[in-house]
Amino acid sequence: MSQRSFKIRVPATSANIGPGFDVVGLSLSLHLTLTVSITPPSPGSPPSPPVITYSGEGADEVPLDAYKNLTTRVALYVLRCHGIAKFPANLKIHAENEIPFGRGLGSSGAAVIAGALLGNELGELNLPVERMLDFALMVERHPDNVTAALVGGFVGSYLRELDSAATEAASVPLSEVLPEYPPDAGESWGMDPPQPPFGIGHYVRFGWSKSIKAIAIIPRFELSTAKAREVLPTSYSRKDLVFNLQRLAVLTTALAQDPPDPELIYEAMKDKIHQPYRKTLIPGLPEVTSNITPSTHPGLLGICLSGAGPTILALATSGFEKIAEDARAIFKTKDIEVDWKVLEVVGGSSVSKGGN
Ligand SMILES: Nc1ncnc2c1ncn2[C@@H]1O[C@H](COP(=O)(O)OP(=O)(O)O)[C@@H](O)[C@H]1O
Ligand SMILES: N[C@@H](CCOP(=O)(O)O)C(=O)O
Repeated sequence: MSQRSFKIRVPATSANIGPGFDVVGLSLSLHLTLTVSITPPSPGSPPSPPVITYSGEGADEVPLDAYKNLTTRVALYVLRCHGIAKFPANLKIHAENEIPFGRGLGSSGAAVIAGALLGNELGELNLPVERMLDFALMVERHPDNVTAALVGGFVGSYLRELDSAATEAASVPLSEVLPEYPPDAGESWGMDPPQPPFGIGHYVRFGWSKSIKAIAIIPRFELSTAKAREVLPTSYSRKDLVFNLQRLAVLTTALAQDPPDPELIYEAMKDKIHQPYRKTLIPGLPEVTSNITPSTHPGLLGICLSGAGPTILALATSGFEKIAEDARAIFKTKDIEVDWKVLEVVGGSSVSKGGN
C-alpha cells in the first residue's frame, strides 16, 4: 500500500429556520476540517493504531480515542458495513474545528457527515452521496442538519416511509450502530452492524438570495440537542401545525427572492412547534425574537432559534452589528454572555486528495 493523504471539509448548519422543524437546514461558513494520512507500515515495525489530534472548538472535551470519537465511530460503522473490520494501520487524523459544540450550529451533524466521508475514503468505497446520507441518518435521525452539511445551501429534506423490515433496521438503538469499544485482541465484533436501508433521506435545494447573510448570536453555554428535544410535546394542535406549514411554504421561496421582502420573511420565520417549548431552556429567547424586528432594525429579515439552540439566527441584508449588539443587550439582562458572527451560506462538504 502506498502513502495516502486527503482533507475533508464539512460546514456548520442551522436547522429549522423557524417553522421548518426537522425539515430545513442551511449550511454556514464555519467548518470542521479533517486532515488525514495513512502511511504504509515499515517492514518489521508493528502497525500503529489510529492517532487523532484536535484543535479549535471542543478541543478540551472531544474524545481522542478512535473508538469513542463520534467521527471515527461513524467511519468505522461505514467500513464494517462493507466488510472492513478495522481502521487502516498508521492512520493519522488532525481535526481543526470552527463549529462550537452544543449551540445549535450542527456540530454533531458535521461530525457525523465527516465520519461518513472518512469511512468512504478509508475504504475506497466510492459511495454515492445518497448512500452516505443513509449512513448519516442511521446516526443523526433527523435529516435537516446532515443533509445541509453534506450537500450545502438551503435544503429541505424528508425521510421516506419505510416498509416494516426497513423501519426495524433503521430504528435499532444507536449503541448497536456505533458500539463504543473495540473487541479485545483476537476476538471479533460479534454481531454485524445494522445495514442502513437504501434511500432513507430525500432532499431538494431551494434558491437563496445572495444578499442575505446569517448572524449567529451564540450564547456562552451548551445545550445538548437531546435535552432540547425532550421538552417537546409528542402531539400538536391542527392550528399550530397549519400555522407552521403556511409559513414554511412561503419561506422556502421568499428567501430566494431579490430583493428579499422583510415583512413577508419576518412573519414566515415564526414557529409554534419547537421554539415556545424551548424558551424554558434559553432565557431571553422570546424577548430577542419579538423585540428585534424589521421596523426596529432596518436590514433584518427574520429571526429564530438556530437548530435546537441556544444560538439565535438572524437573517439580514445589512445592520448586522446593531441586530447582534441589541440581542446581546437582551441576553445580558438574563445574565447570559454571547459571541456573534456574520456568516455566509456556503456549499456542502468536500474531499480533496493529497499526493499518493
Ligand atoms: N467535531 C466533533 N468531533 C467529535 N464529536 C463531536 C464533534 N462535534 C460535535 N461532537 C459531539 O456532538 C455533541 C454536540 O451535539 P449536539 O448536542 O447535537 O449539539 P449541536 O447543536 O452542536 O449539534 C458534542 O458534545 C460532541 O459529543
Ligand atoms: N431539528 C433539530 C435540529 C437540531 O440541530 P442542532 O444544530 O441543534 O443539533 C431540532 O430542532 O431538534
